[in-house]
Amino acid sequence: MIKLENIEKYYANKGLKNYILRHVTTTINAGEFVSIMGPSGAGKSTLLNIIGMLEEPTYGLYEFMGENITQLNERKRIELYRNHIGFVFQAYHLIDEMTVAENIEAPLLYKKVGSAERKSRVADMLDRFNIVGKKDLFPNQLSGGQQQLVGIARAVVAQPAIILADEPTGNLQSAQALQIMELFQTLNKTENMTIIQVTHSEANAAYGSRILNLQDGLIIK
Ligand SMILES: Nc1ncnc2c1ncn2[C@@H]1O[C@H](COP(=O)(O)OP(=O)(O)OP(=O)(O)O)[C@@H](O)[C@H]1O
Repeated sequence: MIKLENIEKYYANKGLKNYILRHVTTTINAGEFVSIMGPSGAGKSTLLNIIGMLEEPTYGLYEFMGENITQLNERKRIELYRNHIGFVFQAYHLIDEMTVAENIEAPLLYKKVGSAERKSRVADMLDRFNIVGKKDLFPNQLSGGQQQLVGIARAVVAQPAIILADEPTGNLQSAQALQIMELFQTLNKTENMTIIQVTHSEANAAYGSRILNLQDGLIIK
């Protein structure tokens, strides 16, 4: 599903190249649940953002579902992103002015899903994530764990092939973190959803099937 070959990322600073990622080569198959780990500044978020098409590598080949991403134009990349990728952020990134139901519905509007189908899918998500009672509340009326459930519901509602999560439990208490990890595991096991998460937590990584260890921009294991 994902093929990275010799991915490099650097920022030029006063004529010097400041490397963030070096020679990153790996393949991630459909149905895997991969955790990217490593010290702060190792390049984990940068790698996840490249996989999620939010950033471009400086060099290297990136193939996503058979498409050569590095050669696609912006419009095609956005289309691929909308159709296949669900992103979950540490700080939730919900839209404050929208209710829980409206936040979850938003990706379906971008995908031009019809009104009846939207309502039914949003109702299904609310039900599945046990947040029916919260549907008319705004994000600031929810706990962090509840906001992240909404964040995940929003990522999942468009039925993506892959979920990318950057420290999804970084702002949560351990009981809430456990709930989120169990949810990821269920999505992975029962719906064969591919998941890639960045985490500092060994306990979170244990929910996955493989660990990619990054150090100074290199995969070390
Ligand atoms: N726009 C930029 N310009 C210059 N350097 C950058 C830029 N964006 C990121 N970096 C640098 O890239 C390095 C890797 O950042 P990244 O966020 O990928 O690390 P990380 O492993 O996710 O770290 P953390 O665990 O602390 O979130 C950092 O040293 C950061 O300062």
